[in-house]
Formats: sequence, structure tokens, C-alpha cells
Amino acid sequence: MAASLLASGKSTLEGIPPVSDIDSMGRICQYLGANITYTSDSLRIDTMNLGSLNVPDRLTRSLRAPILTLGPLIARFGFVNFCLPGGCSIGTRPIEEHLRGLEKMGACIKASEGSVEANAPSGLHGATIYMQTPSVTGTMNLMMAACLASGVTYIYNSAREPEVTDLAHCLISMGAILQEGDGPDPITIFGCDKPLLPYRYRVMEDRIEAGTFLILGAMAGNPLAVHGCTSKYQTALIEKLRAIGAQIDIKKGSVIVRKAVCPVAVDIQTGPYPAYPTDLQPQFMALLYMARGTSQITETVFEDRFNQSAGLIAMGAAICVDGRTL
Ligand SMILES: CC(=O)N[C@H]1[C@@H](OP(=O)(O)OP(=O)(O)OC[C@H]2O[C@@H](n3ccc(=O)[nH]c3=O)[C@H](O)[C@@H]2O)O[C@H](CO)[C@@H](O)[C@@H]1O
Ligand SMILES: C=C(OP(=O)(O)O)C(=O)O
Repeated sequence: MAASLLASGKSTLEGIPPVSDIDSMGRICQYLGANITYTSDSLRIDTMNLGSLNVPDRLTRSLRAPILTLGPLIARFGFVNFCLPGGCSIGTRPIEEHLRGLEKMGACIKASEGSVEANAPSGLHGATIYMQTPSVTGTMNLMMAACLASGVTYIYNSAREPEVTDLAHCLISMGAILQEGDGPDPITIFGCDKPLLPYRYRVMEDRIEAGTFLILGAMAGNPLAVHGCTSKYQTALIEKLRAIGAQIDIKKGSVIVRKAVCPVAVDIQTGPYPAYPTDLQPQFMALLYMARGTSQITETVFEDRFNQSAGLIAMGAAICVDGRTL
């Protein structure tokens, strides 16, 4: 949705679920001047008449994704004033990787408590950016901004989540010239000297929702077939589900999971993709509650992501938290 702001005209995003985060992002696009139309599972965003470049607190506070309007707006219009986003309270959630990268591309950033103003009246230029932390939305913001910058941008130590690759494919469909990084190679974006085009794009599956169903299948009931689940995105989870005793069959376009009859304890450690995803850590904790023996969870991504343990303790789980390990 944020990428549609890079071009003028009607973009169509297919495969969109009716969830409130989509409505919230839609309200932000409308506030900026876009026209939004929903039809069954697709969303049309017409950005022909964007007007406002201020995103107010009442629209950003309920979710994290509005941070992604920062890169497109500064790149296309040379200005944005932005109230910091909310999102799940799982840690401090800094955004200095986003801001530092945009500054390297020539933006002048004024950050005050609760808002960020960015100026680039003469446009952005390409830069070589080394991310200290491979931030997912940080990488996405910098990729989108770099598409409209003059010259070439290299992003080293970027996030490699499948959603980053999916955004890259969407940007390429808009006319961006972009090479995905591999291993130590950076993401390389060749800034366009002509405007990007609106897209028609089908977004990838919700990897976290698919993973949540796989965990559910390992916990209860009959064999569960999760359709539209791409197994290669779930490699770290599937390895842990097998270790706990669940049976997993990988088919083309679906994954079948059979309950772990006598689940055994396993350890997990979250990390940036392809490591075990932090967004599937709370669900796995519920599964480990059923396992025989003591399991250990180490959360390396967010410093405050064990909130759900209080609920499990209230239900009788023996849980001991020691910093980022539980
Ligand atoms: C809307 C969205 O897509 N949210 C996802 C995104 O969040 P989000 O993009 O906010 O998460 P990041 O990838 O930025 O954060 C990962 C780690 O990097 C650190 N960091 C981040 C930015 C920065 O400037 N400096 C810094 O130190 C964070 O504190 C954290 O420890 O990726 C997370 C990690 O997969 C997921 O849990 C969120 O569901
Ligand atoms: C994905 C997230 O959740 P929310 O829907 O709260 O933004 C997040 O906080 O990164």
C-alpha cells in the first residue's frame, strides 16, 4: 500500500484480507489524498491527487505499518511530517536505521518527541548504506526511497524477510531497477530518472498466519492441511515442529501437519529471517506448554516479547523468565 505512493495513478493490490490494519493504512492513504476502493479481495489505490504530506498521530498510533509511508513521501515530494507509529508493544522499536539511511541519501531530518520531519527539496541521491541492524521496515523504506533517488543505492546487511523480496518484486513491476542481494551482497537499487508506474500486484501469503496454523495443527485434533502455505518460508518452524514430534508433509502449495501425540521439549531462538521468526514465538510458547520436559526460548529480536507468559502462568504453566531467555 505504501509503495503505491511512489507513483501517480491507480494501483491495484490483490490478495488483501479484510483486516483492520488494512483499513487503518487505507485511512492514511485517504488522508494523504488517495482514493481507495475495495472489491472482494483487492484494493485499488488512486494516488493521482495526493495533497497532504502530514500524517497525524490519530492515524499512526494504532499500528506499525504507517512508518512505511516515510520513504515514498520524502522521495516523491521532498517533504513529510510524520507522527511516530504505534504497533505491538514488544520493545522500544527505534527507527534510527530508517532515518540514518534517508540522511545518507540527502534528507534533512528533524526528530522531536512523537514526530519526524524530513526535507529533501532537491530530491534524494543514491548512497551506500550499511545497516547495523537488519530492520525489516527500515530496509523497505530505504528500498522505496532509493527507487526515486538519483544514482545507485547499495543497502548492506539489509533484512532478507520474504516480505522484503515481495516488495522488491512489486517495485520492479512499477519499473524500478533493483537487484536483490544475496549473502554478503547488498540490495542494489538503480534510481529511476523517469516516474514509476502504478502497479497491479498480488501480495504474498501471510507467512505468520500460515505458521500460526501449522503450530495449531501440531497441538490439536485431526491432520490439518494449510493451503497457500509456502514451505520454504517456514523452514525454521517446520524443523522445530518435527523436533517436538509433529508430522509434517510438504505438498505443492500446501503443508499438512499431524499432531505431536507425545510432544517433547525443544529449544528455540528467534532471529532475523531465515532464523526462527519472533512473530511465531508466542504461538510456539503455547505449544511448548504441552511438551514433556523443560524447553528454553531465547528472544533475540525484541527485548519485551514475553508478555504472553503471564497468561500461561495464570493457567498453570511453570515459566521462569531470565532477561531474554525463558
Ligand atoms: C509492520 C511490520 O512489518 N512489522 C514487522 C517488522 O517490524 P519492524 O520493521 O518494526 O522491526 P525491525 O525489523 O525494524 O526490528 C528488528 C530489530 O531491529 C532493531 N532496530 C530496528 C530499527 C532501527 O532503526 N534500529 C534497531 O535497532 C529493533 O529494536 C529490533 O530489535 O519486523 C519485525 C521483525 O521481523 C516483526 O516482528 C514485525 O511484525
Ligand atoms: C505487525 C505489527 O503489529 P501491528 O498490527 O500492531 O502494527 C507490528 O507491531 O510490527
